[in-house]
Amino acid sequence: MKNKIDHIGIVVKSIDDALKFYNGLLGITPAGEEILEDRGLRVCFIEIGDTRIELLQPTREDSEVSKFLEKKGEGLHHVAYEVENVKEAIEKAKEIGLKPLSDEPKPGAHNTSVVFMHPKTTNGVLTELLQHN
Ligand SMILES: CC[C@H](C(=O)O)C(=O)SCCNC(=O)CCNC(=O)[C@H](O)C(C)(C)COP(=O)(O)OP(=O)(O)OC[C@H]1O[C@@H](n2cnc3c(N)ncnc32)[C@H](O)[C@@H]1OP(=O)(O)O
Ligand SMILES: [Co+2]
Repeated sequence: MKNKIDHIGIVVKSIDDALKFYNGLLGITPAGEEILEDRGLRVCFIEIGDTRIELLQPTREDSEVSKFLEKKGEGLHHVAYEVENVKEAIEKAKEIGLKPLSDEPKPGAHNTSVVFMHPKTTNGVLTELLQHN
């Protein structure tokens, strides 16, 4: 398994507003945006050195981050680790008592296959494992 943080997910109300900090102050040009219709998300990646910040903005009320935004407000949402084989990682996770949120990987942003691990089984941190396709 690779040992690299691929990205850190941060939930924001507005990507445009958040870019005032990342672009306006830090001078970082966003690496690209994507709409994930199934998940109800607008996603923007900010490349910083060898890793990335993933800004997540809901596009509808029942998006995957709406409950989080309502309960906790904007902030750190998940940490994503790159793995070589996400299917193998799901099986290994089950073996060691973690709780993948799906039995099969699902499409992520920028041509990836991903699985999330329930935060209650990963030390309170929502954890994404991803494979670049
Ligand atoms: C893949 C596309 C893109 C990419 O990188 O390519 C993304 O990253 S999309 C990111 C958004 N998508 C997801 O987060 C999908 C996976 N998440 C889920 O399925 C849910 O959000 C889940 C299961 C983590 C929580 O959903 P649930 O409906 O159960 O919400 P609750 O509010 O009832 O939470 C239960 C319990 O978990 C705690 N919690 C929830 N979210 C987080 C979090 N982000 N970090 C840490 N802990 C979290 C919440 O506080 C509750 O704890 P409790 O003690 O019971 O209050
Ligand atoms: Co992510």
